[in-house]
This record gives sequence, structure tokens and C-alpha cells, in this order.
Amino acid sequence: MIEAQGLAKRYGSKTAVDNVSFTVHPGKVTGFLGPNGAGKSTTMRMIVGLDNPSSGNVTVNGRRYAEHRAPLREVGALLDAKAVHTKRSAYNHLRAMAATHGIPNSRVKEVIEMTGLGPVAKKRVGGFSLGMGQRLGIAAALLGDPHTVILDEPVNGLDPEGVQWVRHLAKGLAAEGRTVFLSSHLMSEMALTADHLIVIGRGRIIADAPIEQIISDQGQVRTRVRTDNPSELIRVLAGDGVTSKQLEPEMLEITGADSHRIARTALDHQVLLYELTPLQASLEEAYMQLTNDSVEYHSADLPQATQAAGVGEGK
Ligand SMILES: Nc1ncnc2c1ncn2[C@@H]1O[C@H](COP(=O)(O)OP(=O)(O)OP(=O)(O)O)[C@@H](O)[C@H]1O
Repeated sequence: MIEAQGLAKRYGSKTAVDNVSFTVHPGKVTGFLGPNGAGKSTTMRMIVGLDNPSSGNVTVNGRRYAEHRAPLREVGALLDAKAVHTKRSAYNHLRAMAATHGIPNSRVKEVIEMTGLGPVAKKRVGGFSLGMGQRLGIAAALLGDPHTVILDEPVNGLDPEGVQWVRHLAKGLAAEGRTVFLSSHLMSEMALTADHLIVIGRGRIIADAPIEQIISDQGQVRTRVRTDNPSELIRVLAGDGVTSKQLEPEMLEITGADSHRIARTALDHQVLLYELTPLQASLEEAYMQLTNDSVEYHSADLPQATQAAGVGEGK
């Protein structure tokens, strides 16, 4: 369990993390989501003692990271995959880490196999691709078989097979009862991996809830309706925060009224309905709505075609 209380980090006049309190529970995957510069990495660095809080505190299983006698066995973290000796082989890098904690070589071999690094284990880390570097970082995080696993952007640079592997790994670790805390800016990936989300924007927590709740709280109720008299239905539903968009000659998307109210109003006015489908907001929509005011670095507006191609996304 990770517990942060009133945690803050200031760099000169810049407040990177602003008085945040949260708990990350064991047995589930908790996603840490937020726009670029929101304070995710700084928070994670404070959890593992790489940065000192300006105020507040954070503990893992009741103790600050530095107070654990064998921290690698308690907390495994992937924070900066590039922070390794580039001249060493992956195997030697992991062996050196293991030696500081009395972890046997057999465990080094185990994590190399688990992370798919077998074929490149004897190669110099300097020549690794971004994805291989991520796998090595994850191998290092798992080395001490820790009860708490913290991964900062673990799927960054991984191919689709690697992304799926991280997803299964995170879920598997949580199913074993471990505390799993991972950050990502890929909402779609979070939707598939996390059970619970903590959303941060401009250094502050803006949501801390199970994923389904975040979606249902943020997503406006939208309903797709097919009717043979759309103009009459629009007229009788109008007002009271209800808006209707005509998508096809007989199809409307109605926001601000649930299916029950739409059906009742239609019946009262003798309007025939032949489809009534509640539409679930996606996590991405909920996230955009939540973080709308907290995005520090807005992309310039791009032409539709460029946006569709995915150019101009965050890192
Ligand atoms: N060493 C530092 N000195 C000064 N400012 C810093 C330092 N580290 C982080 N910051 C600032 O603190 C804020 C939070 O940064 P942080 O890296 O924690 O955000 P993040 O949510 O991890 O972002 P990203 O998704 O872009 O990695 C940013 O505005 C960043 O510029």
C-alpha cells in the first residue's frame, strides 16, 4: 500500500506537486493519469526517495522508502529506463543490482526470461532500442520480487506485443495481491489495464475513483434515438439542459435526458420510437473533460487530417 499525505514538491517558484493525498491499494492495478507536466513522475520519484518532498510525506507499507532495510525487495520501480550504465550488458546490470541486495543469480535469469530479454541479455545496453530498454527497466523493477511495483510510462516505446505483455504482467501482479501503480498517457491502454484511476492535473488530484465511476461521473448521458418524427421529438424535449443532434434523417443523439425520460416524453406526445440506445462515454472523453482546465501544454489546433493521423500527440 502506498500512502501520500499532503505531498508537495516545489522547484523554485514552480509547484510540480501541490499538496496531494492518495492511497494506492494492493490487489488491483491503479493507473496514474495526467497531461504532460502534471506531476506524475515527480510524485513517483518522491515515493521511491529519488526526490525529497518540500512538504508532506509518502510511505510504502507504512514506512518511507529509505526506511526499508531492503528496498528492492519491498518496492520495484521503473522510473527512467535510460538510467543504466550503457557499457554493461543487461545481464551484468541486473547482476550488479542483485548483488547489492543478496538476490541470487537464479532470480536474475528468471527476470530476464520473464521480460523476454534472453536473446539480448549479453549485449551492451547502450545498443538497446527504446522497447528493450523498457523491458530491462521492468526486469530491474521485478528483481527483488517486490510487493509494490511502480512503473512510470511502462509501455513507452513497446511494440503491440510488448504493450499486451505489460498489461498481462500488471494484472497478474495485482492478482497475486501486490500493489501496482502505473502511469501512462495512453487512456485507451489504461482502460484495458487499470481497475482504479488517480488523475492529476497541474500538480493536484482531480479524480481518484474506480475506472467505471470516472467514466459515468464525467460522461454526459447521451442516447441514440431513431424515430419517424425527429423534429417533433426535438421540440417536445427541448429545454432543461437537453440538446439534440440530428445525425441521420431519422436518427438523433440526445444529451441531457436519459432513456426513461425520452421514452416517456415521446409516449406523451405520440411520437414513435424504434431505437433507444444509451451511449457510454469513453474513458478518453471522460479524461478530456476532467483535465480540460489542467492541461499545461496545449497543442496548436491542427487540421483534421493531421489530427486523425495522430500527429501532435503528447510524448
Ligand atoms: N528538476 C526539476 N526542476 C524544475 N522543474 C521541474 C523539475 N522536474 C519537474 N519539473 C516540473 O514539474 C512539473 C511536473 O513534472 P513531471 O515530470 O512530474 O510531470 P509528468 O506528469 O511526469 O509529465 P510527463 O507526462 O510529461 O512526463 C513540470 O512542469 C516540470 O517542468
